Amino acid sequence: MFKIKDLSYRYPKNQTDTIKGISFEVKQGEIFGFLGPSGAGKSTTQKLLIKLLEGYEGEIYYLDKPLNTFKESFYQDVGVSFEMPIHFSKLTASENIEFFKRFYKKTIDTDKLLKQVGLYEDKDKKVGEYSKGMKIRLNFVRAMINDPKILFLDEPTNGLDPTNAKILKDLILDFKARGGTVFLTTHIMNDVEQLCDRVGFIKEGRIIEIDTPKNLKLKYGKKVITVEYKDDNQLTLVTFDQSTIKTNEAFFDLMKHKEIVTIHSGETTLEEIFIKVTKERIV
Ligand SMILES: Nc1ncnc2c1ncn2[C@@H]1O[C@H](COP(=O)(O)OP(=O)(O)OP(=O)(O)O)[C@@H](O)[C@H]1O
Repeated sequence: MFKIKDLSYRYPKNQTDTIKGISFEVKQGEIFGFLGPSGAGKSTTQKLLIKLLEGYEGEIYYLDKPLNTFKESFYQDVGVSFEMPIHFSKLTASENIEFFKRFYKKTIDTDKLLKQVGLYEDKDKKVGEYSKGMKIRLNFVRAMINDPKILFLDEPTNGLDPTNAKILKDLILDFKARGGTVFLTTHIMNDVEQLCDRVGFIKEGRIIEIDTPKNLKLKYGKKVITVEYKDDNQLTLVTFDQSTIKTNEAFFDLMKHKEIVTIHSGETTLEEIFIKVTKERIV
């Protein structure tokens, strides 16, 4: 859906490039997670892909045509939900939705979506009276009003309680099941585990890793056994590599001589992989 080749971008007032020659693809029908430390260039990349920033070097193709050949019609295909919800606070949710609907040729039945995100009963309330979580959910509805082909989501569940976060994640998965493509940035690795087909890691403007979460776990992960034990009334946590546990004297020593509180087996989490990948420079 998007092909990005050697993309570089420098903000006009800066001395150095923020995006330094990145190449990747967002495939049709996938949820692509774009991850990286704060300031790595995720939002900048997102803004380049939705034509909010111009004057880049390299190539961006949308549906196999250069992105800069698309005019306003491009936005008919795109849904955007950035982290900071932008609404007219003196208008009701319904009025906000009606206002934004005017920009699009095709729109969806927003009442159904408002019901799904639990805002239908409050649709005639002024958005200024909405809680943070309600505004975030309304932001998602707004991103969907034109029945987009691609959704750009920036931290979509940040600030939502677990129930509402799950509702939103299920709606994102429904969107994908209907053939939609999603470009998602988030710091919540649980969301990545539950949603993303592939993830790309960006650090200091360079892509340092792209793969499926499963392959990343195979590459960076190892099965571990974590033991929690009591020593002089203090709780201590140690982790052992599961593959060598049979011959690990330190493990047996612990079992024989310490008061064991818990033993858990598990695999490396995406959170640990994030820390590892973004700490080391791979290329
Ligand atoms: N308008 C701007 N003018 C100049 N520099 C900018 C501008 N916007 C962002 N930057 C710089 O570009 C770099 C990348 O910022 P960007 O917002 O893309 O990071 P990010 O990965 O999205 O971070 P976060 O996870 O904190 O949202 C940062 O060093 C930032 O200071």
